[in-house]
Amino acid sequence: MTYTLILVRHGQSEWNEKNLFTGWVDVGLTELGRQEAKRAGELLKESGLAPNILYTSRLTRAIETANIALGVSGRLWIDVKRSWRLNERHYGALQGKDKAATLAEFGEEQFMTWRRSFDVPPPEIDDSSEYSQVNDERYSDIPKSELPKTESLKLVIDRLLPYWQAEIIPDLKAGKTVMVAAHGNSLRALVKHLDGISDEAISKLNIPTGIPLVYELDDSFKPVKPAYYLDPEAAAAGAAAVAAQGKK
Ligand SMILES: O=C(O)[C@@H](CO)OP(=O)(O)O
Repeated sequence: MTYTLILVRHGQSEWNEKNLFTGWVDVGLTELGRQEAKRAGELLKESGLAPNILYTSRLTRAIETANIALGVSGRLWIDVKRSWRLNERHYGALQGKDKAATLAEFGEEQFMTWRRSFDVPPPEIDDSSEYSQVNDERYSDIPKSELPKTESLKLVIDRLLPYWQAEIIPDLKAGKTVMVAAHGNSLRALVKHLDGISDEAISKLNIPTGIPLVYELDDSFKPVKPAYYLDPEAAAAGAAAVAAQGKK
């Protein structure tokens, strides 16, 4: 018995386009982002993959991407579960900051440590920041002391894996084809776990926007073969563009 899991990073967001650190700030999709989501839906339809349940973060860009893609593939009706545990990595005090300006101010080593190191979180965001989520109603179920104010990839894994095990695996076990619409870094966290990628090697992995990544998993929920993008060429170009962010 194999289980099918489809991961999709949201299409280009308004802040991807502006080259700003985003994290938990709830920005919408650009027109290009909506087109990417539509293309994701077409790819799903062409592949014959038929998700039975959708998981999303609580961020609009992931929700909108999934809705567009499922609409195009004729499966907007499937059940949905949302969780903050699938949210983007909280980018702390960097949220709202320009990536190129941050690179220029702090230098390449610090910039890449904040973006891609495994366990070094950026400085915490202040509660008074306009980009803080401390008063955001959608997170009122998270105890105030546990609401992230910054996160490393390691901390994302710590909050995501319990959800993977308690919610997503049971749906896979029940034979459902699961689609997860989430974010660059929350998906890097899940891919690291699934593919057993080392803390060092994960720094080089980037997830492109809007291209479904398909896993076939065995009984221990590990891949039976390498995961594949439904459009591998576009995925390679998209991942390279993410890696180069801030440097243009
Ligand atoms: O800003 C962010 O939240 C993320 C994803 O867009 O950026 P990065 O790829 O730099 O981790």
